[in-house]
Amino acid sequence: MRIVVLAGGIGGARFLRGLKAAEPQADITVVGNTGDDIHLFGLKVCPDLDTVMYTLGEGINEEQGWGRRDETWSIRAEMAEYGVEPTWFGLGDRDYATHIVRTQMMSAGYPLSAVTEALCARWQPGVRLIPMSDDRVETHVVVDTAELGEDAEHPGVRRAIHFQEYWVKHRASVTAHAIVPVGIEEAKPAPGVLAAIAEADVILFPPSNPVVSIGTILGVPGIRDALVEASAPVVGLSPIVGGAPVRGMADKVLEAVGVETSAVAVAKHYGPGLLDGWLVDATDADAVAPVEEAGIRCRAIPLMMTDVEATAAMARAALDMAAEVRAAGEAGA
Ligand SMILES: C[C@H](OP(=O)(O)O)C(=O)O
Repeated sequence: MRIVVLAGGIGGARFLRGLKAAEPQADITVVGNTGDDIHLFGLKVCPDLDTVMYTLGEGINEEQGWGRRDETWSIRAEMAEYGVEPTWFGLGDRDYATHIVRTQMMSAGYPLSAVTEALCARWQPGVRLIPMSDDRVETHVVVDTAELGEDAEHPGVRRAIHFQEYWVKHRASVTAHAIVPVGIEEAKPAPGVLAAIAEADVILFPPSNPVVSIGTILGVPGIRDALVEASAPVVGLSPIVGGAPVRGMADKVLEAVGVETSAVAVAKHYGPGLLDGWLVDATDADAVAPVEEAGIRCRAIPLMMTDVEATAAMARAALDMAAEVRAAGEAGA
């Protein structure tokens, strides 16, 4: 079975671990979000690609969900001694090696997709991990400068800050007025992305951030159309449970794009043109009827990724729903 998964960081990576446990023989292609990428100290950092790679390659810091296990922080301490900014983004020594190798290869002319493949040769994630695009896309967030503590005498002045500054430095505590994936209009899908979508048997949206992870991937010209045209069913799992994100602060960026923080609203945001099926948490059973009324097959099951077995059960439910969609399509054809 050929499965394509659109993934952000922690939620996507943990879901993939369950999917691999549920379908060990499957041929899985992961289209990774690169809108969270940031250039720091001259290095290109790809947080979501690395979280998928480290998680599936058994190198992740399990407690944090990001970064390397058994990490040390000598470089960060030395940089602080020099007074070098920014200090709010945590890069450990082991993690630095990944960014140095990536940056060195990119400086030598290799595209990000080739570099990612080379990094994965070490980590053996057991999936084909492709960035959504080889072109540089970096998500920015429009905020009020007064809320940043700048320019207090000029209320109403806004500027765009990098997504990581908004998310990691400010913990999404300043109002996001708009989410702007800079560079996306000119970005092309990375080699292999459109073919994987066209040839897939099943396409899954894990419980990743619908705005800044999956939403950014969908914004790369050509990817959304390929998904709509794909013969494979598209099934998603809600990242919102009981009106709140399972983890993180996705509610803040949903608000910025005018979408309510609910399993129903996120399903409608993706829409029936894109989604064939949607899984909501058992506590959101009352979401099933409105999602189905919107034209998307829906079921309520436990959606907490507490361990690999619970996550594998979610993956199996998504694959079962995809099979139902396919059977219904064949019966109707
Ligand atoms: C930004 C992040 O997205 P994810 O990596 O979970 O898709 C989150 O919502 O915590």
